[in-house]
Amino acid sequence: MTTIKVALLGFGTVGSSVYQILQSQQSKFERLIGRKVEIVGVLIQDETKQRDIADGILVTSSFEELINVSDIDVIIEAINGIEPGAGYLHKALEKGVHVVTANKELLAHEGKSLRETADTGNAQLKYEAAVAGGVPIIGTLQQLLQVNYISNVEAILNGTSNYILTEIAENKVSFQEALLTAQKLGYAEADPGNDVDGWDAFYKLMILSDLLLGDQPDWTQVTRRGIRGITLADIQAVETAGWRIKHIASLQFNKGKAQLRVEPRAVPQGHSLYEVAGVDNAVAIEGDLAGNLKLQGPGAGALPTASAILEDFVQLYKKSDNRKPVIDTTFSAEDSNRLQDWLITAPSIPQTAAVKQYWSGKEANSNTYLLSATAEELKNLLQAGEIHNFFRVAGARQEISDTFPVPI
Ligand SMILES: NC(=O)C1=CN([C@@H]2O[C@H](COP(=O)(O)OP(=O)(O)OC[C@H]3O[C@@H](n4cnc5c(N)ncnc54)[C@H](OP(=O)(O)O)[C@@H]3O)[C@@H](O)[C@H]2O)C=CC1
Ligand SMILES: N[C@@H](CC=O)C(=O)O
Repeated sequence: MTTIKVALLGFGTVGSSVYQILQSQQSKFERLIGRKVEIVGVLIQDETKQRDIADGILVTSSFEELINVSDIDVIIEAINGIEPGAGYLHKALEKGVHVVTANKELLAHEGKSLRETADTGNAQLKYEAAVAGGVPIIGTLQQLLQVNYISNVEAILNGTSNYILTEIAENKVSFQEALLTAQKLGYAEADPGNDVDGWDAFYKLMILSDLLLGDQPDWTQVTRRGIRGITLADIQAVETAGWRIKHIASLQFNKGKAQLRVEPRAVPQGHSLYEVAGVDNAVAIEGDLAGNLKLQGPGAGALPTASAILEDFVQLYKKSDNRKPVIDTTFSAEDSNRLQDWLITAPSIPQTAAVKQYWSGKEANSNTYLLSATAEELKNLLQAGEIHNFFRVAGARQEISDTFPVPI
């Protein structure tokens, strides 16, 4: 069995997370790909920094040294800015080395020419992590929505901005404080001006434009506003009127022409982006056949970004369309004697149940109770006519934590 040799460009928030997952879950990748995966080298800038990298892996600040180290099959790129990354990726693709990148600034500027180099070198260029972090929007558009004509995209594409707006609104922290926390959490760009001035969302929108329209508009014709200058007073005033401020990137058609914008917008209650909070990103798309779809999830941070990168990596070597399980699972039957949380509707408090909360109903006969009980007890109460109905409370994750399987 031949080994897939991987080189990492960058060992910061994203690169180090990819490294840790690849190193610690080797059997998972072997199972998915059918081949061993080995990290052979890591490119960094500052050779004096202490890093937790295994002996035997080349750590260098010289790309030439890295690319000549051995027959590298894949480069995973997670460094900042356009250069020197663009030059490195062209060289790799020319040599037939596949590239997985998270670098949206580089892709927005160089995506077209990198794709051409990839074609020449018969290599693949993948970039799921470059748009919306852990949200698989690129793969969805490339693979699952080809027949649909996508006429509208409205999206929250910068996790840092959404996090800052949420923190100001919910916890009344200052803009600077919220930005500092976003930086500590690994959400922000090396230059956070890219986040708060709208550039990061702009680059991501240009990548989507390339993908959906095969081209980008003249950048000077695209409205770009960031969130800098938005105050708690602004947010509260808008919320009092029943709206929220969200930083939105959009691609919409107006009289047959595509119009792209990146700006803070007032979003009404009920809008698909109204509830998107914290570091989450969301992409709402309108397909002529599928209708309105929305993908939402963490848009920045080490693990979600590494997730997108590694899903791309596995796609490079996917042999079949069958999803292979990455965990050994056993199935359990319903335990009807286990205490769980339920919402019940009933005329009065059932004698046997421990009630946690109560809402009086509009009809005298129908109150709602949140209680802890077993499924068996509730079935008996229903049969005895003491309650109208019962509903397990959704999303109680702790119910499965004790049996949650560990990855193989
Ligand atoms: N953080 C996130 O949530 C996400 C980030 N991204 C993108 O991923 C990329 C990396 O982000 P992140 O990990 O947060 O950034 P960090 O600043 O944490 O890490 C950057 C890494 O790149 C290395 N590096 C920078 N410049 C060079 C250079 N000229 N030559 C060699 N190595 C270099 C740095 O080296 P050294 O360690 O020596 O300083 C560092 O290891 C960026 O393009 C970013 O936009 C994409 C999605 C999400
Ligand atoms: N700085 C970016 C990181 C992910 O792309 C963001 O906050 O969204």
